[in-house]
Amino acid sequence: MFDSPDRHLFFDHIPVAASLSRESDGVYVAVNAEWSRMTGLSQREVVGLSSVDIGLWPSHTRRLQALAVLHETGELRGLPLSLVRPDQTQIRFELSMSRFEWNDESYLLSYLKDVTGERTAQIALLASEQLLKATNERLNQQLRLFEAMESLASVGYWTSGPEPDHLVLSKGLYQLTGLEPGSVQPSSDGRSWILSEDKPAFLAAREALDGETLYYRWQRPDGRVLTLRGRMQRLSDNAPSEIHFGVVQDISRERETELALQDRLSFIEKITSRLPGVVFQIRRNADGVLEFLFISEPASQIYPGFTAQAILQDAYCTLNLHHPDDVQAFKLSVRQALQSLQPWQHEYRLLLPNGQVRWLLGQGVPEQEAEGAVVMSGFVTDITERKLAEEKIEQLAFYDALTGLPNRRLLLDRLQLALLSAARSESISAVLFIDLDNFKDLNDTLGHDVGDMLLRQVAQRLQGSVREADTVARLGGDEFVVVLEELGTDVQLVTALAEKVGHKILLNLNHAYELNKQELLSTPSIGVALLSKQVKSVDELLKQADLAMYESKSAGRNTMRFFDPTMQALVAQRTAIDRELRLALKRSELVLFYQPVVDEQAQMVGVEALVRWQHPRRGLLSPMEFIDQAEQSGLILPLGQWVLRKACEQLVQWAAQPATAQLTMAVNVSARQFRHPEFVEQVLEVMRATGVAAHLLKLEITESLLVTDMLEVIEKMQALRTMQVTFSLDDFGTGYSSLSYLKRLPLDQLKIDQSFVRDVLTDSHDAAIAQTVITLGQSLNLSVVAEGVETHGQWQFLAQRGCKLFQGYLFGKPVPVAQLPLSCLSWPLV
Ligand SMILES: Nc1nc2c(ncn2[C@@H]2O[C@@H]3COP(=O)(O)O[C@H]4[C@@H](O)[C@H](n5cnc6c(=O)[nH]c(N)nc65)O[C@@H]4COP(=O)(O)O[C@H]3[C@H]2O)c(=O)[nH]1
Repeated sequence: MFDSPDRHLFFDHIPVAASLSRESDGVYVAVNAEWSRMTGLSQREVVGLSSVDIGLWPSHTRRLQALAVLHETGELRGLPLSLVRPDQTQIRFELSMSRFEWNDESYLLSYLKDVTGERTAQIALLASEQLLKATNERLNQQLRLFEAMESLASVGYWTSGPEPDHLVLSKGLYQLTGLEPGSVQPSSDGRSWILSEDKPAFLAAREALDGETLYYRWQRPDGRVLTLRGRMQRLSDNAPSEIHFGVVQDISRERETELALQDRLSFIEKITSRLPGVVFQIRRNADGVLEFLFISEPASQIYPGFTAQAILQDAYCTLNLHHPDDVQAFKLSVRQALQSLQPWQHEYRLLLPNGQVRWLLGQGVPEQEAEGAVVMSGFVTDITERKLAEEKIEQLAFYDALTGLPNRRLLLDRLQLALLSAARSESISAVLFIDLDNFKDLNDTLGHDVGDMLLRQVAQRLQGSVREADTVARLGGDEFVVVLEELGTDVQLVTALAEKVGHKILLNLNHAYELNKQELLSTPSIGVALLSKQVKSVDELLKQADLAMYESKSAGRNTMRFFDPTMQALVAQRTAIDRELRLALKRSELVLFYQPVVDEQAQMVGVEALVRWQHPRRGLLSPMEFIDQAEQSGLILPLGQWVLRKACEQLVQWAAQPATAQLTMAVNVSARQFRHPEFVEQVLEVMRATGVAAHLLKLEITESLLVTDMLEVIEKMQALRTMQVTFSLDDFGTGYSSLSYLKRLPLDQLKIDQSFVRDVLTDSHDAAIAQTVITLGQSLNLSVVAEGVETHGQWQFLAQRGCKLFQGYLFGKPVPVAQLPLSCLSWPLV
C-alpha cells in the first residue's frame, strides 16, 4: 500500500499523528513521524505490535466496542484515550479512525490528537472546584460545629477591625447576650447592657486588651442578669490592620452554683463552729499520706494551740498532743478503718503540755475515691466529762468510798474470774479475810471519825503489804479481803507464801496508829483460804476464809489461821449447839453451879452463879462451850433470864436460913443481855416474882459493855441501883478500862481478872496491875475481888496489898448448891 515513495513520504510528513493498522488484530502496519514523536514509539518498535499491545486501549473489549461504533456510523471521532509513553509520561489524546479495504484486507487509518495539556487543565480545574466545594462544606460543617459548641458552652466571640467600621459578633454571642442577631453595629453601644458597677472594669480591660480574664454582669433585654467571663486581646500587632478579638462565656450557672456552694459552706462552717467538737474530712492518698481536706474552726477547742489552718497544712501536727500510750492504738484504728472502709470509732487521750488529760471520741465514715484514695468524713468530740463521770460511777459502784479500795461487788467479780481461771489451770490463789479486833469498841468509844481514820490507815498498810497486782478489798465495816492471785501450783508452797504475806500484814497492822493525835493499837485476826479448782463457788471460798478468821478470833485474836475442813465440823457443831441449847432450855438441862467468894479470913461471904449444861450425850458442859454461841444467836437472853431467876430463887431460899441469909449472889450478865431494851424491866420482874432481897444480888458486867453508849448503861445501872441491886465489873483490866468512865459508873465492886492473878507472883507487870486495881478500888470506895486464886501465895500476896475478897479453886470450885460448904459458913475455907 505504501509502495509508492511519494505516498510514503506524504504519510510520514503530514503534521498529524497517523497510523495504519489491520482491523482484524490491530497490528500496526505503519506509523508516521508525528505519531512516533507523540507516542515516543518508533516505526520499528511498533511494527508487529497491536494498538492493544502498546497500551493504546485499556482492553481488547474497549477496542472492539470502538470498532463496533466505527462499523455502525462509518467513522469514529475524538475518542478520548491515554497512553503511557516509554519515558513513563502520560499523554492524553483524541482518536479519530476511518476504515478501508485493500487487497481483501480491512485496514484502519487512525489519527491521534494530543489533548494532554487541555485535559490536565480541565482535570485540575475540576479538582480545584471539588476541593473548593469540599473545603467549603468542611468550613460550613466546622462553623455549624463551632456554633453548636458555642451554644452548648454558652460562649461567643467578637472581632473588630481592621476596618474602623468592622465589628462581628458570633451567633453564640448574640444568643447568650439575648440580642437580635446582626443587631449590633460598630455604632451601637453594646456596653450599655453591662451593669454600671462592672463597666469601669470592662472598659479598662477593653483598653488594655491584655488577654486577662475579666468578670462582669450583663443584663439581657429580657431582664435576666448574666455573669460573664471574658478575655480580649489584639490579633495582630500591626497597628494599621489591628484586629481585636474577644471571647465571652456565660458563667451565670457556674457562679450560681459557686454562690450556692459558698452559702452552704458558710452554713456548714457556722454550724460546725458551734458544735462541741470538730468536723473533719481527711484523705489518704494512694501513697498512704494523709491530708486534711477540711477541719472546722475552732479546731483549738479540741486540739489546744492548733488552728484549722495549721492542721490543714500538716495533717500529722496534732499527733504530738496525743497521749504517748494511745498513739499506736489511734494510728492502728484509723488505718484499719481506711483499709476496711468500715466506720471509724475510737476513744483516745490527749496529754496537754500542762499535764491535763483530755478524752476524745473520734468517729468517721470512710469512702473509696478514684485512684486508690480514701476519704473519711467525721467529727471529733471531747468526752472528758463523760469519761470522768463514768470513772466516778465506776468508782462509786466498784470502790469503797472511805478507803478507795475495791468494794465487795468488785471483789466478788474478781474472785469469780479467779475461780474461772483456776478451773482451767492448776494455779492456786490465796484469800485472806482480815477482821480488826475490837474495832467496834474503838469505833464506839472514840467516835466514827477516828474509826474511819483507822480504816483508811489499815487500807494503806494492807496495800503496802502486798504486790501491786494483788487485790485488797474492803468488804464493809472492819472486814478486809486480800487476794493473792496465782501464787503457784503446789499447795505447800502456796500456803507458805500466803503465810508469809499474812505475817507481814499482822506485823504491819500491829504498829501503833496515829489517830487524831493519839497513838492507838489495833490488831487483826486473819483467816486464810486457798482458791483452787476444788473450790466450787465464791460464796464457799469466802465462808472458808471467814471461818478461818473466826478461828483466829477464838485462838485469842491478833493471829492467823488457815481454813481446814475440821473448821467446818466446828461450825456444824456450833449450829448443833444452837439447836440443842434451844431444846435444853425447854428440857431444863441447864444447871447452876456456885463458886464461893471468901473474905480475908477465907470465910464464905457469897457465891458466883455459873451456868452448866447437863448435855444428854456429852455430859456436863462448861459455859465456855456454849455461852459465846448463845451470845451470837441471841439465846443468851432466855438463858440469862433463866440464870437470874434460878439465882434469885436460891437467894430467897438462903434468906430463910439465918446462916445463909447474908450470902451474896454474883450473876454474870452478858453485854447483849444488858443492852436489851427490856433488861431493867426483866430484872425487876424476876425480883418481884421471887421476892429476893436486892442488896444481896450482884450483877457482873464486863468492860466490853462499857465502851458502848455509856449514858444508857449508866441509866440502866442507876435504875437497878435504886432498887439496891449492886454491880461488879468483871475481868477488870483486860479491855479499854479508863479511869474517866470508871468514876462515872455506879459500881460497887471491881474484879481482878484471873489472868493477872495467875502470874501475880512471877510477873511484875501482873503484880503491878493487881496492885493498881486494889488501890483504885480503895480510892473509888469499891470492893475488890480477886478471881482465879489457886494458891496460898497468890492469896497472901493479894491480901497483903489490901484485897479483901477472893474467889478461886483455893477456896472452892464451882459446884452444885448441894455441895456448897453451907454448914460450916463461919469456918474459913482454907
Ligand atoms: N483456872 C481457874 N479457873 C477458875 C478459878 N476459879 C474460878 N474459875 C473459873 O473462872 C470463871 C469465872 O467466871 P467468869 O470470869 O465470870 O467467866 C465465866 C462467865 O464469863 C461465863 N459464864 C458462866 N456462867 C454464866 C452465866 O450464867 N451467864 C453469863 N452471861 N456468862 C456466864 O463463862 C465464864 C466461864 O465460866 P466457868 O467455866 O464457870 O469458869 C469460871 C470459874 O470456874 C481458878 O482458881 N482457876
